[in-house]
Amino acid sequence: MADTAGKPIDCKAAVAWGPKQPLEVRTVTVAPPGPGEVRVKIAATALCHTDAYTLDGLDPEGLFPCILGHEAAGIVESVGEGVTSVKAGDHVIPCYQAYCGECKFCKHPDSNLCVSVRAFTGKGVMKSDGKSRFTVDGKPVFHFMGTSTFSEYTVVHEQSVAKVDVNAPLDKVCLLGCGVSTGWGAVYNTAKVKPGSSVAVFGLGAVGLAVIEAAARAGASRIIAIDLNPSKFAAAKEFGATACVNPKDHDKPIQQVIVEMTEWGCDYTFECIGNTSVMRAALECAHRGWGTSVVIGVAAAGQEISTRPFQLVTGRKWTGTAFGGYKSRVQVPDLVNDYMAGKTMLDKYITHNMKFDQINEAFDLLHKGECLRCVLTF
Ligand SMILES: NC(=O)C1=CN([C@@H]2O[C@H](COP(=O)(O)OP(=O)(O)OC[C@H]3O[C@@H](n4cnc5c(N)ncnc54)[C@H](O)[C@@H]3O)[C@@H](O)[C@H]2O)C=CC1
Ligand SMILES: N[C@@H](CCC(=O)N[C@@H](CSC=O)C(=O)NCC(=O)O)C(=O)O
Repeated sequence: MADTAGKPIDCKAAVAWGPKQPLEVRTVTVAPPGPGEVRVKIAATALCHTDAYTLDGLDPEGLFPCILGHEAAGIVESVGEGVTSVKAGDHVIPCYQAYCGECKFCKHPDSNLCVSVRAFTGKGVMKSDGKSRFTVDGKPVFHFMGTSTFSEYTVVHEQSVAKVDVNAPLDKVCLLGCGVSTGWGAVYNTAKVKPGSSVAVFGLGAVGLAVIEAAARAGASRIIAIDLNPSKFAAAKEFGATACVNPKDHDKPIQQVIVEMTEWGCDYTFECIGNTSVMRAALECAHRGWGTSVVIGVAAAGQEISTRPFQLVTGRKWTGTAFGGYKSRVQVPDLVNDYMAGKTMLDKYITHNMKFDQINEAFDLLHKGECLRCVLTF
């Protein structure tokens, strides 16, 4: 039992005071975990585009002031009343996609959309009392996605924390909390890519590259990587792309380019950007008759997708994925074990390692497109 158990902890955190404002690294007070909650000492946290999207004020659930961050790994400092699945000292990955094992969605074999705490994580508070565990100068600061990993300590629901191998390097497996897992799961769980099939991947950030890695591992015979930034193509080929296309090099819609390259389109297409026009393009270059298009990208609040109904009438399927369809607390440990067994390329997604105090510089790198994943340590 940590000697801090049951007591508030003053620690370093990056506070998002408002949309488009730089994060302020400062002292935050983290209250002890309540019933059904776990306080985690964060060892490493990475930045995902979704953090940037929320900081830009594009997330309808983005509440300020808050502590962002949802891709991390750490060690349990203490647990609240009734917690049985983890204990102090356990190595864990916070999971923004919770898993209770009891709700209708957890019990359904084809869904990971647990609802046990979702109504509360969307409001930046904890389920047991509807309050935040973070305060700055006595004033509450909202949680984010039920994880808030841009802090030396955070408090999460028990449903939102996966226990992982104590020997796993936390500054590497932190990536499994979001983007890379999502790309892999979109291929394996959502699309169920078959050997010999054709795939198109729009957007070559960490998520898109993870789709490519998984599609190659699933035996896809053609993997077309699409991005506006040609500097992304070398990595795409390293991860398994068989062709790279820059829409800027063509004077026709990108979906027409892909259909002409593949005769009728690709068996599977993936949008890994968050751009509703690209989502349409990805659907419309899915193969006539049977193509499946998977939306992974997160679009800004209020944005909608559209296409001609004829695209669906002629057999294309349009779907999406949250966290790659992984049932988090059950399957994240397996992803860690796969990494430990050398089965995945996780290290290659880490392009920068920086100190936590450099978090605003890390966001600049993400915005410049010079970074796949930047891992921050304290
Ligand atoms: N559904 C889910 O569970 C998850 C969704 N996401 C979302 O996935 C998306 C990708 O995340 P990251 O890889 O971290 O983003 P990123 O910003 O690192 O990568 C996006 C890539 O798309 C490219 N791009 C931008 N506009 C384009 C266009 N019009 N055509 C072609 N390429 C274009 C950029 O050059 C960049 O390489 C984001 O929207 C993020 O919020 C991320 C994690 C989980
Ligand atoms: N709060 C946003 C939701 C944006 C979104 O789609 N989030 C993804 C994860 S993105 C991680 O980097 C997701 O899995 N959503 C499922 C969920 O339950 O939020 C909005 O309201 O649009």
